[in-house]
Formats: sequence, C-alpha cells, structure tokens
Amino acid sequence: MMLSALQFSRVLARPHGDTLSTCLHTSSILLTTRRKGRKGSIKTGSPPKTRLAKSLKATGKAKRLGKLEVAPKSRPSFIRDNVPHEGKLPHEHAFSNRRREPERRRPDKPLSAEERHFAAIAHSERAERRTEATRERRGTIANLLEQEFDTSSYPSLGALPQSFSSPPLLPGLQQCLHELIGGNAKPTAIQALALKHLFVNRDSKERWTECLLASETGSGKSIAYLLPLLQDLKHTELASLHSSPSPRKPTSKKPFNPRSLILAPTHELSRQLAGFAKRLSHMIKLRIMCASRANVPSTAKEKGTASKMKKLINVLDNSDDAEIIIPSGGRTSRPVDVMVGTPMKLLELERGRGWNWEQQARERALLVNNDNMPEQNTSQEASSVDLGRKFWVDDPEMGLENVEWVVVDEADILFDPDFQEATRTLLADIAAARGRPVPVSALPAPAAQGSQQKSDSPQHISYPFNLLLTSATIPTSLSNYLSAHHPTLTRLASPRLHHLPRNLRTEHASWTGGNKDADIERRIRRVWAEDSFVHVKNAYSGSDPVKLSKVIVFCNKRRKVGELGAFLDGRGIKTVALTGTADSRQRGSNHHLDGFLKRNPSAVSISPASPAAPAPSESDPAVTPHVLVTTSLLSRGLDFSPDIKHVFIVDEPRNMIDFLHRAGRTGRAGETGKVVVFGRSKGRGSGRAGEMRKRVGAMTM
Ligand SMILES: Nc1ncnc2c1ncn2[C@@H]1O[C@H](COP(=O)(O)OP(=O)(O)OP(=O)(O)O)[C@@H](O)[C@H]1O
Repeated sequence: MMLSALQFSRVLARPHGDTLSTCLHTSSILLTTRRKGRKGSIKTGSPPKTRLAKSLKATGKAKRLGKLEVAPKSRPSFIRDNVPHEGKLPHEHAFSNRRREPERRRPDKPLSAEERHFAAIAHSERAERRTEATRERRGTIANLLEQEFDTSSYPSLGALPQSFSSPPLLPGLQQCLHELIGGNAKPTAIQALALKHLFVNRDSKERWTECLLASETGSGKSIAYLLPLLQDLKHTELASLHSSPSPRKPTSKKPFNPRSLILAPTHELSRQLAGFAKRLSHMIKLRIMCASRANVPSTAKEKGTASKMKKLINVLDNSDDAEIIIPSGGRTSRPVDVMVGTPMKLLELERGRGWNWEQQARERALLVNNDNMPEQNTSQEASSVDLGRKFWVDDPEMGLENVEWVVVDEADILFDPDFQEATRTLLADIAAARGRPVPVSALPAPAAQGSQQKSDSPQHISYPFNLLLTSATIPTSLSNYLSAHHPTLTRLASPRLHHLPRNLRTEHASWTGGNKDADIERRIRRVWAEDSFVHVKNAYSGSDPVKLSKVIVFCNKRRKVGELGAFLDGRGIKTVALTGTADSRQRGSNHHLDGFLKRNPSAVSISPASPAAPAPSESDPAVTPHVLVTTSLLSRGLDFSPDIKHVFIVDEPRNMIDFLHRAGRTGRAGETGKVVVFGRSKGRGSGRAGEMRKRVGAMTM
C-alpha cells in the first residue's frame, strides 16, 4: 500500500529529468498512457483514468443510490459588478481584432447593477443561440463530446437559489464574499447547487454528507465548497460556546487539531486555497492554516545529518496570507479550523515526519535497480539494500479526532488509481481517529475499458465526517470508484461539465517547419501587437503604457520547459520557466508565481472607467515576466490572473483531461481568454492533430 503513497510524493519531488519525472503526477499518469498506446492517447480506447465519464449517475446494486442534479443550461455563467476582474462583464470584453464603436465601449453613464444583470442574461442567451447555430452547422463533430457527457438527459430537480442570501449566510461571511467577488455577484451553476444541497440540516438523521461537485474550470468550485464548510464550522463553534466554556479546546495533546481538512494535489494550490479561505473567513474569525511545502524531503538527503535536516525544515514562513506550518516539535496546542495541504504533507503531520522513510529508501533503491538492470532480482536487491544512515522520525503533530469536514480538491487526481493510496490512507486515519475505522484494503484495478466496475460485492465506505469531492473532469475510473464504494454520494454538476468555459476561444496554429521556439516567440509577439493595436484604437489614454497580456505556455517535458525559457529570455522576453523541481518552489511560498496568480482584490485598484495604468517597468516584457512556461504541474486548480488571456499548448496534450485543465487556466470567472493549440497541419502527426482539432471543437459547444 505504501508504495503507491510514496510514488505520489516521489513524482512531486523527483530530482532529475527522465520522462516520467517531467511534471506533476497528471502528466506522469498520462505518460503511462502514452507508453501503452501512443496512438490511442486521445481516442476512446484510452484507459478509464484518462477517459471522461459518459454519465455521472450512480450505478450498482446498492439499495439506495445517491442523487444526481445537473443545473439547467439557461443559467448565465457569471454575473457580478466591480470586482474581482476590473469590473468587466462578458459583454464589455472583446478580442482585440474585433471592431467596436467607442461610444458603446465607454458609456458616459455606467450601467446600473440591475441593467448589468439583465445585460449579462441577454449576453448569455445570445451566446446560447450562437452555440446552437454553430452546432447545427458543424453537425456530427459536435457529437464527439455529447457522447461523453450528455446533460440534456437530466431533468432539473427544482428551482435553484438565485442569490447568495438563500439560504442566509452569516453576515461576516456574506461581507467577505462581497469583498471578493462583488456585491451583485450571483451564484454560478455549481454554487447554486451547493447552496441548495450542502448547507447541513442540523436536524437531519443523516449526519454526514458525501457529495461530488463537478463543473468546468474557473466556475467557482472553491466558493461552492467553502461557503457551506465555513458556515458550518462557525455554527458548530457558536453552538458549542453555549454548551461548554471552551469550545475550541483541542481534545488531543498534539499541537494541531483541525476541524476540517482541504486536500489539494500541489503545494501551490494548497497555498492559494488557504489564502482564499482566509480572505473568505476573516470576518467570522476562523483559523486557516496551510501545511504544504514543496520539495521538502521527508527523509534525510545523503549528505545531511538529522540535526541539519531538522534545522532546515523548522522554518516558519509567514509571508503569505495564510499561516504556514512547518512541523517542529514542542509547540503548544493550537485550535485550527481549516488545515490545507497535500495528502502526503498532512500524513506527515499526522504520523510524524519521516514515518515512511524506510519504505521510501527501499523504493528509491528499487528505482535505481530498475534503471540499471531491468526485470530480474529487483525485489531481492531492494530488500537487501543497505539503508545506511540513521533517519529520524518526528512526533506526530496533528490530531484528527476533531475533523468534521474533508474536501478533496482535484479529486480525479487524488483518487487516481496511482495516487489514491495516500488520500485513502489519510481518510482512513481520520475515520479511525474519530472512532469508526474503515478498512483500507487494496482496491481492484480499474474496470476494463468500456465497462463499469464488475465487483460482486464492492465494499461500501462510509466515513464519519462530511466528504466533498471536486473536479472539472470526471474520468471513468473515478466514476466507477464512486459507484462501487460511495453509492449514496450526491453528485452535483454544471451543464458545461467537460466543456471549455463559455468565454474561452480556441485557435489552432501550425508549425512553420522551422525552429518551433521561434514560432512560439512570433506568436507571443503577435498577441502583444494585437494588445497595442487595441490600446491605440481604444485611445484609453495616450501616454499610458500598453497593458500587455500575459501568456502561459504548456509543454510536456521538463527539458523543453528549460530550453524554451532560455530561448525566450535570450530573445528579450523575460520568462518564468517552472518545473516540479525548480529551486524557487522549495522556498515554500507562491512568490515564484508573482504576477501570474490572481491577486487579492483588495490589493488591486479597481476603476472600471479608467483601467489601472501599469508602471512602465511592469508593462515591459523585457523587465517583468509576461510569459510562464511550465508543465502540467501548474495546470490544476490554480486561479491565474485575468491578465492571462492566452494559453499556448505547444505539445500535443496526452488526452482531453489534460487539455481541459491546461486550457482552463484562462477564460476563468467569465473573463475572455484564448487557447492556442500548436500542431502539424501536414505530414507526420497531422492526422492526430486533426482529430485533436475535432475534439477541441466539440468541447467549445
Ligand atoms: N459567483 C461568482 N461571481 C464572480 N466571480 C466568481 C464567482 N465565483 C467565483 N468567482 C471567481 O472565479 C474564479 C475562479 O474560481 P475557482 O478557482 O473556485 O474555480 P474552479 O471551478 O475551482 O476552477 P478549477 O477547476 O480550475 O479549479 C475566482 O477568481 C473566483 O473569485
């Protein structure tokens, strides 16, 4: 069991670049796919973990199956007023090359909130009509994705809340929400579903909720799960205030006793989620902590002594929004409301840092042996390997008995057959700590292609806490796993699940046949030329520097990231090139992504009438990085700045799941965005590029 758990951490912190270590686990999963069948990677013949589920309905022989509700299609995606994205509604945005009348762009009299609301609805209806028209024109191509997830077959189960006031939120929570997304913001489809289903009925017989939240990228899933979570934590705290003098008193002697956990696949996402949760809860005074730190090894390196290692690790970083904890013994007990981290970091806190060193060392030895002498004797070699030095194991620092909520963000990754061991081990530890152990046996391999899981008596798992899973993509493997082990789980989905966000446009670019890096540079400069053109046309203010778009470039391999980064730097385009093992990640904060991740709205000066003018150096791409080159490491969950209007996919994505997450780093929260997919238009590889084009086309419907 532990082997896979260790694989998980190894993929995140693998030292050198073979292909498998290219990037985050997503890609390593997908690479496995490619090895098995290169040509089949984006075809329906791909394995269940890389194939999108056709249906979210629970299947199986369980007496009671969880309900599924899909929000109706007619809901407009995003309605808000001034924050967080400079106050622009979808209808106020346009791509640079579109001609518009200046009077209409910059009305003297700003629209009232109500007018904006109806304008957004009208916009959404127009978009819907356009989509229908395109669908008719494209005929069969559109059906490519409809075969995967057809929302039209799900009847609506009744009205959904139209505002964030039903059910009523705590005043402090409501105020923080307004600060973050604007006073007139309306719930998105997935948020409306969460408001309807997730506000715990304290009188209900069934105490614990299990729910899957599935909706397209950038559709506000974080708020969808944070609101019910934070509100319930506060209610519980207030209720216990009346019954006991010290409501937050921890029941164990361990330093940290969180009441809820949020699990995320990467250190960066953990940091961002913790910061976001902190901003959302600062008025209701809940304590949010982040337990994640990239690339800090759990065991001593070859040259390090135990004491040196401890010194290295006991660094407290308070530079970000949320408090960061790095394990260090002997602190006094502190109540924590929400603890965010990767499953491995949380396991380390709970079991003691270094708890799995022996297994890790064995696995490393196995890896070395596998590289040098494939196939024979590997297990023998591994078991006889001299583990060498003395490793230390810290005392456990986190008690789990208070945990009442667990959120698994990016659940398809964290429940992926390759990585679910760490997640499930942690969940089982919580259940055991709360006095209702659940078995953690090895699961059967995912069902064979095209079939549902065929186990006669799959083991139903019922955890003694609320469990929320979220993802923008539900692969068949996750769907099967949930049907087999969580048949009563409620499934909530937005009608655009497995599609690109509505405001995200796609474009296919052909390689010229020469230097690919030069092709990419040309394309980046073209984006900036368009920005300049729009700036001049709009004549916002003659002397203001042009606000150039930022671009994320996704590659498949770590080596390619380094090469392209160096090439662009050499051409005067300052670039951040980031892979899983970059030194900048090891420092623990998200500063290596400054300028790319979305900032706290309170730190952004917002004035819709006069867009903020960047300082000259900020707008100079030779001085301030405007391009981020990375692998799938950063494709999951991160909320990038609305300045990122372009995502370039320069290596063919391994499958549509990978594509959806990469593309979804732009076009978020109703913003416009464009994804440019590079490929061959003729010769070798052009056939696959053509198929990719069709699939991408279907995802825009
Ligand atoms: N109702 C709303 N109105 C306006 N903006 C919103 C609303 N809900 C969320 N947002 C904003 O949308 C952005 C995207 O939200 P979030 O990161 O939660 O998306 P997501 O669905 O989790 O995306 P991903 O699948 O990529 O993780 C955030 O900047 C958030 O502040």
